[in-house]
Amino acid sequence: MTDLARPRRSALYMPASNAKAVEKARTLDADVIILDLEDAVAPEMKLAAREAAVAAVKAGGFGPREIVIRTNGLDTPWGADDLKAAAEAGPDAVLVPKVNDAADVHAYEAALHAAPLHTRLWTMIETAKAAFHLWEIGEAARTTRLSAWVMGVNDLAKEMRARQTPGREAFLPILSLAVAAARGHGLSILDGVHNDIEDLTALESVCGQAVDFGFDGKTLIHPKHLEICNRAFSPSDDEIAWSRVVIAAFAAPENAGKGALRVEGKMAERLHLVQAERLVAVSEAIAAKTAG
Ligand SMILES: CC(C)(COP(=O)(O)OP(=O)(O)OC[C@H]1O[C@@H](n2cnc3c(N)ncnc32)[C@H](O)[C@@H]1OP(=O)(O)O)[C@@H](O)C(=O)NCCC(=O)NCCSC(=O)C[C@H](O)C(=O)O
Ligand SMILES: [Mg+2]
Repeated sequence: MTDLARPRRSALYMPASNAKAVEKARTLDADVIILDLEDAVAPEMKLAAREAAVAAVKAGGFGPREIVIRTNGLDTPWGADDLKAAAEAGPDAVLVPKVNDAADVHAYEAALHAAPLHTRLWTMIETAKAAFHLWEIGEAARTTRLSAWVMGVNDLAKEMRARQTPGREAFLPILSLAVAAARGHGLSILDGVHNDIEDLTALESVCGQAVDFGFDGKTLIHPKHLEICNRAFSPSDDEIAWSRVVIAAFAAPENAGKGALRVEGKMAERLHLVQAERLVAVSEAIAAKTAG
């Protein structure tokens, strides 16, 4: 499975200091588990959370779920030691907060020098400055472990002094530009969290919006959000069926060498073939996960 076909429909945060939540995570239907050392952890719990995150990664037992440690920033009293500990633990990825520009990516890359090669660098996109450096932050992926972005809409709202309305109007430009910049550099990109634990109707709506925007998945703060989110980001039966029809049409001998076809009354070009192949690859990866 290529990294870009890997299902990352749901990424559940939890404070690494919450042993019960971390234990529960081993059985939850989340594609990604994010052990947080940053905003979900009070200053007096930072060291205990770091130790717990390292112990959890080393103990394993998360099955097919990707396991990610979110560290504190290098500009905090905990950041450097968090990154050192995370590098030694060797999770699937280390997620770093409040990256502003490419120089920040390179600083985090340097701090992860001792990490095993499989440990990727993921960065939060959640500062006003980052909004104006998206392309160069993405470009840093060419020479670093950077492979994914995670939107931090709470921090963006705080910095912009914007309201988090149901339609997320204040954030639409940055959400859209971040997806475009991520795709321009071959990065995965996950949407921000939905803060209202109980309003599942609103969750369904923002998940649909994120799918429309092209996000790979969404970060979450509560297990109650997993089912809706996984469903929203899974290709539907209709989409899978249509993709298979497009793939079959281009594979037919009579269509060899053709760039555009009429398929069931619609135009299909080779770019649609690429989309169809990716959608089928993702759906097969999800099916394999469900079966395993
Ligand atoms: C938000 C919470 C503090 C709510 O906690 P609580 O009210 O105690 O939850 P429940 O009683 O409903 O919990 C029911 C059971 O589910 C387990 N649980 C709850 N949340 C999680 C979780 N995130 N992962 C795993 N398991 C979880 C409870 O343990 C209960 O289990 P049981 O007793 O066996 O029934 C809490 O949900 C929470 O801490 N959520 C995560 C908060 C977090 O990590 N925040 C940081 C990331 S968000 C962010 O910073 C985004 C970004 O940076 C930005 O800027 O936007
Ligand atoms: Mg944040």
